[in-house]
Amino acid sequence: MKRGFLNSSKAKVRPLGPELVSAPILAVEKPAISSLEEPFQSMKFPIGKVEKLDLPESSSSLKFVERDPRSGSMPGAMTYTTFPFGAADNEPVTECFFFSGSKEVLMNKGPGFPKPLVHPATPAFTMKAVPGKGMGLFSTRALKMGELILSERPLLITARGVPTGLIPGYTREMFLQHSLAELEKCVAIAVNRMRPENKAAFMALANCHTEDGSGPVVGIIRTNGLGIEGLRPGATDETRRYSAIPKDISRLNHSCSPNTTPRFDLDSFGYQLRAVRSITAGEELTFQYVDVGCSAAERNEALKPYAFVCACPACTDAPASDARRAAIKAYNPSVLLWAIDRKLSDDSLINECLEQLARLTTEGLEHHGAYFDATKAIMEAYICLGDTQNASKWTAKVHKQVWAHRYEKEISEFRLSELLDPANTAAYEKHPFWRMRVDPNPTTAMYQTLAALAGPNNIKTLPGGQTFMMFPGPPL
Ligand SMILES: C[S@@+](CC[C@H](N)C(=O)[O-])C[C@H]1O[C@@H](n2cnc3c(N)ncnc32)[C@H](O)[C@@H]1O
Repeated sequence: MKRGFLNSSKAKVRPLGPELVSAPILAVEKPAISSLEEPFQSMKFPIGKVEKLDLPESSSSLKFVERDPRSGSMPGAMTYTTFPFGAADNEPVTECFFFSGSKEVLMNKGPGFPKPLVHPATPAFTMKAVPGKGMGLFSTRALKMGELILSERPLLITARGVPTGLIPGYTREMFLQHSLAELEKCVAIAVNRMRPENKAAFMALANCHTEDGSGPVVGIIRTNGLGIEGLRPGATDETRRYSAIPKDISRLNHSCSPNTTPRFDLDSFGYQLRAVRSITAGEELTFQYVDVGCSAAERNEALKPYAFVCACPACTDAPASDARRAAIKAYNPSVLLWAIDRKLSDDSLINECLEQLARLTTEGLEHHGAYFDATKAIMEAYICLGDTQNASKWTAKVHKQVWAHRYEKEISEFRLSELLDPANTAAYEKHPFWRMRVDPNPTTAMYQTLAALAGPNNIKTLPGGQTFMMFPGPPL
């Protein structure tokens, strides 16, 4: 037993029952099957419909053993567990079906984990039917960019596949069907472990896979699941990502110009849904099911598994929208290159980024990483120019984008909170880009900046993902 949570008062509220651990046989010998083109270990199901086949009775390779919930994962076995461990009856819980190792990620977080969910001060959404889309969520009041709409623990977090032994004579299609059936058996157990109200909410979710080989539970997962990473340290294959099924966020319909974005907050073990631009009262809330930075044709191809054709304005006026999205994709601001290239005007980068932001706003893509990049580049350009008034204004815009992937890292690494005050020159002087554009010797300034960023080992990965390796350069 690792940490204090099992000794806490919370842990004593409910008696700890046995927990199930499934032990699929992993070390099964693989007979050669010529029609199985992809390595079966990937357990990746095609994203579209799976042909429904009547399979001969096959013996399942799954073995179930009961284990004490206070124990960690059984090596090589998959674990059913309910999180938070020993939760009180009124605390939101998530049923988990994990590969080994994930339970330990949660056990090792220590006391105080998970933090309570933070909710908006007043309710911000309601659910109602949307013609042609089933149910959907709508705002009940005006919302500002970055505002929290709802927080929730997922009903379920599950592996997307279970290791299944190959069955001699099976074709690829039969094997897929068999794998889906094995997964259905496994996840149905997790669903049956849910509290009655959670199980009812889960089973009431949309399922666009009723006609194919997915079982009822797998169909719901494939319709509503959100990819979630970070619970399997070290895994690089398909098993690194689980599917999470939240109750309310699952009711959001797709838009190629979404006005919200969900983000999983590990500290509270919950999803937070935020507005990515201003939203008026009564507007439908939407998010992107697939990457919407590409063309309408590519988006609708990727959306096929969800069994609808998107009729949002970007899809109905595809040529103009496609051109803008291609321009957005093609532009990647480089503050460093602009800062040292004195042939460029002082405002060229800022103007380019303003154009990029205009394209993103026209397309309704404020949730996109490119929006964060362009906002941050303008903030950094003003820091390069030594203009704290404008830099602080743009820092505030970066600060609003709490949903952004790199938000926390950027805020802490470059101490952006201190830059909200234009008079805090001490903080500005510590920023690696401070006055780089107005320095009399920009090349030296750039090397100094890179050296500072590179640190003692001369290698540094910037928040944007670029890696710098310092070679001996001009004397510093
Ligand atoms: C995750 S559910 C969304 C909530 C769902 N509308 C409900 O009733 O619970 C996904 C399903 O909603 C429908 N849907 C989502 N976005 C849509 C859209 N933009 N147009 C039409 N149908 C949509 C499709 O049937 C899709 O398979």
